[in-house]
Formats: sequence, C-alpha cells, structure tokens
Amino acid sequence: MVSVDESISRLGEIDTGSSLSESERLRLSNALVAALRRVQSPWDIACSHGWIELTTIFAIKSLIDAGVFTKWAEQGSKPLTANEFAELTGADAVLLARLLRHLAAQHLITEVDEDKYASTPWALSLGTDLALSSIYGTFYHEIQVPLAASMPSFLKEIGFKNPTDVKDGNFQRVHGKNSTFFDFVASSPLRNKDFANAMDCHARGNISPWPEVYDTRNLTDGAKLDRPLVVDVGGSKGHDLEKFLDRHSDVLEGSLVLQDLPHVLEGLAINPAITICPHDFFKPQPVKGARAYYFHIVLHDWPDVQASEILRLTAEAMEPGYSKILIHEDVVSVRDPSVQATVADMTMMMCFSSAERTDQDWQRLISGIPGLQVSKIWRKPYTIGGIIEVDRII
Ligand SMILES: C[S@@+](CC[C@H](N)C(=O)[O-])C[C@H]1O[C@@H](n2cnc3c(N)ncnc32)[C@H](O)[C@@H]1O
Repeated sequence: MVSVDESISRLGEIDTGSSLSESERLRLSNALVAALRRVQSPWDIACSHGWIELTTIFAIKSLIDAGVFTKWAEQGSKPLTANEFAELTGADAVLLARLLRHLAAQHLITEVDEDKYASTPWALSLGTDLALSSIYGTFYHEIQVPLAASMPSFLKEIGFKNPTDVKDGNFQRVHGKNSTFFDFVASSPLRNKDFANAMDCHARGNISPWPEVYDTRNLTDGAKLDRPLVVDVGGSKGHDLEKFLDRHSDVLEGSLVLQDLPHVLEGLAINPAITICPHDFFKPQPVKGARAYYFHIVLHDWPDVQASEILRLTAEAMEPGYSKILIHEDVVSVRDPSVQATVADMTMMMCFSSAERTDQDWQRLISGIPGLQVSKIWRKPYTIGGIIEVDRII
C-alpha cells in the first residue's frame, strides 16, 4: 500500500516536459483523470459539475475582460500580487484577489506567496493568443451554454430518441422554428469572429495538420495544371490551405480555392496564392474537376441526409479517376473513444442533431453516394483525427 505522501511525491515526478509526444501526453492526461476519479468522492464530482466549472468560467472571462492576462504577458509574466494586477488594469484589488484565488485553487495559476501569483502556460496563452481567449467569450456564453442547458428537457420531450433532424432539433427549441446554427452565428459580428477563432483553436489543439496525416504528394504528383489543386469547402478563414502552402509553397497561383458562406469570407485578407470563392455547399459545386475537395470538420455538422446531399453535389463536379474528396474529421473509435471525440459528438448533437462518425459510419455514408468509394482512411497513431480519402470511380 503506497502512502498518500509517497503517491503525491510520485505525482511530482511526472514528466510534463517537451520530451513527451502528443500521443504520450494525451495518454498520460487520460490516466491522471482516471486516477482522479478513483480519488474523488461522489460529492467532489457533483460539486465540480454544479459549482466549480461554472464559477471558474465566469472568473476567467472577467479576468480576460479586465485585461489581466494580456497585461500580465506584456509584463513578462512575472509573479504579481493582486494589488499589482489592480494597478496594471484599473480593476478593484479585492475583486481581483478573489477571482485569482479561485484559479489558483485549481492550479490554473500558482500562488507563490500570500495573494501573489505566478503564471502558467495556460495563463500566458490567454494573454497572447486571442483566439484561445475568445473560447471564453460569446462562443461559450451565447452558443454553447444555452444549447447545453436545453438538452435534458429537449431529449425528454422527444422521448429520449437519438436526434437526427437538423431542422427540428435542440437548436430550434432554443432559437425558434426555422432558425439555423450558421445564421445565428452570422447574425453578430463578434459571435462570428469568436466562432471562427474557436474553430481555429479546435484545429490547432485537437486535430493534426492535414499534411501530417495525409501524404499531400498524392495530390501534387500528376496534378493537371489547368484546374485547381485543392478546394477547401467550408474552409472558414483558410487556415488549412495555409498549412498546405507551408508544405507546397511552389503551387501555382490560383490553384488553391477557399469556399465558405459569403459573410465568412467578407473582407478576408489571405495569402494571394488562395482564390476566394463564396459558395453554399447545398448548391452545385462551381469548381469542376479539381484534384481534391477537402472538408475539415464540416460534414459532422450535418446528419446523414444533408451530408449525403453535400457529397452528391461534390461528386457531380469530380473527374472520375482523378478527383478525390478528403474528409478530415474525428473518427470515433467504437471501443474506448477519447473524451475529445465524445465531447465533439455531444456538441454535434446539441447544435445540429448530428453526430461524430465511426469508420463504419463513414463507409456506410460514402457507399450510399453513386460513384464514390472510400479508398483509404489515413490516421496518425493515437490521434482522434483521420482523413477519409474518397475516389470517384465512375
Ligand atoms: C465547423 S466549421 C469548420 C470550418 C473549417 N473547415 C475549419 O476546420 O476550421 C464549418 C464551416 O462550414 C461553413 N458552412 C456552414 N454552412 C455552409 C454552407 N451551406 N455552405 C458553405 N459553407 C458552410 C461554416 O461557415 C463554417 O466555416
């Protein structure tokens, strides 16, 4: 039997440095959560859900808005007292002390002396990465929370059936009949910006850059120069095409095409190698015979009926034997899926009545579209993201 002191001392020896690969880091983090669950009482867990998470988010958001994290980073992230934070930001020192203490109690920042706090990589990121800090903004408060709060009564109302109707789901229960997720996001510039930032963070944090998962030489080798190489469909601000350019900086101008709804692309300043093409993917694909149509966390937003329609319209634009569809998504393991995959699945349910898909779900969806066939599912070991490579065979 290992004593508590010895267990704590062993925990202090855990390697958290850069020597860990991403997959090792995730495995270790998962094992630590499992150990925490064994140590926590039922009350600890319920208290965390009912009080700690909620109050932590409001404390973080208030500290972001007061400018604490940005000013802290500007000052070199050195340890500061609540009074010093108050001088830096103009906020009340007593209030700041209370908010900071709540974060330190959860090891989000470190209390190094009475009311004096040292920064952590997370706190530094909130001060330097505005996309990350916007996760705590309208994305959380206006998009996620109202939908999550409504889910239990929505599921009860529909008799605990699996929701599959994007036009009559939890979203419409919260925002009204005929409302749609993307119209709601678009209807406020701040929400639109925070959502795009959240997608950027999700891409950076959860899914490996696609040229690291898929061998992009499959696209460049034998590419026909008279038409686009990659069309990023529903590509938001174009961060995935930038990743392609990092690897293939020599592609011809105009051979990369970024598509999304007009309001998303409006006023976008982007690498001149990328052509901007506003397009609704429920209309016929205007770019014909491209080498690849890339969809990154786009089809999971849609239940099978709509996802099939998007794929069918894409298939019509493809050149058989040449064009490919590349679908970059979480591919859910049927056994022991990670929380990154299950949280995405819950999010799809509450926002779109859709779901994250397993290998088999993808095979079934694609086999239902005339002319399309899955040629390979590309994965990096121990990551949740995969790329489903689809050919048009006839
Ligand atoms: C979950 S986001 C993914 C964005 C991007 N691919 C990424 O990985 O960050 C889904 C994207 O689909 C776009 N979208 C939604 N409905 C669309 C439609 N009918 N036509 C084209 N794009 C659409 C949204 O504007 C949004 O940028």
